Amino acid sequence: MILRRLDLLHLRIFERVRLEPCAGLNVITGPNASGKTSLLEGIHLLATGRSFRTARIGPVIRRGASGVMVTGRLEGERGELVHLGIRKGERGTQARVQGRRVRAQTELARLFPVQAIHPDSHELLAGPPGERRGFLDWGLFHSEEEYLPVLQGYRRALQQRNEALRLGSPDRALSAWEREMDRHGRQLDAFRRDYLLALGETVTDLRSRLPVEGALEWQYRRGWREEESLEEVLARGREREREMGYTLWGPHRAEVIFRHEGVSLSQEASRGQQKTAVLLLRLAQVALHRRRTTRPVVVLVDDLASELDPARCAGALDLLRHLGCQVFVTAIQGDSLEVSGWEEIRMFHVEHGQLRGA
Ligand SMILES: Nc1ncnc2c1ncn2[C@@H]1O[C@H](COP(=O)(O)OP(=O)(O)OP(=O)(O)O)[C@@H](O)[C@H]1O
Repeated sequence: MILRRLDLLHLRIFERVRLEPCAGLNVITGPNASGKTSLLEGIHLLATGRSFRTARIGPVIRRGASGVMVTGRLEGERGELVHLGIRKGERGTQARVQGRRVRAQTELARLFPVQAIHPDSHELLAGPPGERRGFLDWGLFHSEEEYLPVLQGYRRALQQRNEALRLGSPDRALSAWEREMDRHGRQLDAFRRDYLLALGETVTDLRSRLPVEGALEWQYRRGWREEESLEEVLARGREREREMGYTLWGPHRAEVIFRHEGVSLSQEASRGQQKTAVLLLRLAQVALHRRRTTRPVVVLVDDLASELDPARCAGALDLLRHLGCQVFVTAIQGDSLEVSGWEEIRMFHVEHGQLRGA
């Protein structure tokens, strides 16, 4: 799907703004604090129901307004148009596709796969393990129909077991949930292993296009001991977990340890090394998504030139062009970007929350 029109209402500095992007490269320029990132934030909100800058919606809502609204028009491969929208405010979230109420985080996201690369992207490596699980979830949610129901089934059983632990329920009450967790947990583990294997091959392919030196490796930990079934681990842990009131082992505790040239990327690497590795991983996800589904991803890159040196910037844009992505990049000045080769380019300039085609 290509984003053909975006309308923002009461989003940060913007009172009301309309963007009509092209299917190729869209460059958003403007001085500091003019609203460039906020435009990307609007696209992300429409695609995922969330901002990539903050977990709370409060700061995203324009001061003095009671809510933020983003609507968009997507165009599919055969020219079909899909209207979608999201409103978030004091009365919660309402999302719509073709006028019908939907669940924002699943149905909007399913239609509109978006990847964002921004100044906090290094959190994928430096942040808590949930960031890495979210990374796997993104790739699997968008490429495997069966992944979400399995993940939801696992989460439901985990929640029920945690509740039973807190209530001090007897073994027989716990064991029913443990069997469920084991069944879904094995499937999640298999999906994640398979995804990481495919991602590894994609990273290898991309290295010829992106100038990234040194080997990027990772080690996957599934969240419970390799040599035991989850059911066994859970049964053995009951006594201790009743005291703690929650479940200590399972795929909700999975972790991926990334290393560059043997150096831990979460603990020892420089910010620059982290950013380069994240770029490679995110672009590999986009390329793998393209390979698995043949559908392109919309890619948002905030402040590309400050994230990367010119050779990597050019390599990243070239790769995105090659993958057929619709791309939105922000920059203080457009001439800092190497944009040759794109069939379609549209420039926008934003100043004090006012947008114009440049
Ligand atoms: N809730 C809000 N209500 C009104 N204005 C807001 C709100 N939140 C942020 N702003 C304003 O929006 C602007 C932030 O814009 P944004 O971060 O999108 O700028 P930018 O062009 O990406 O800047 P930079 O180049 O410095 O990263 C700032 O002027 C800020 O004061």
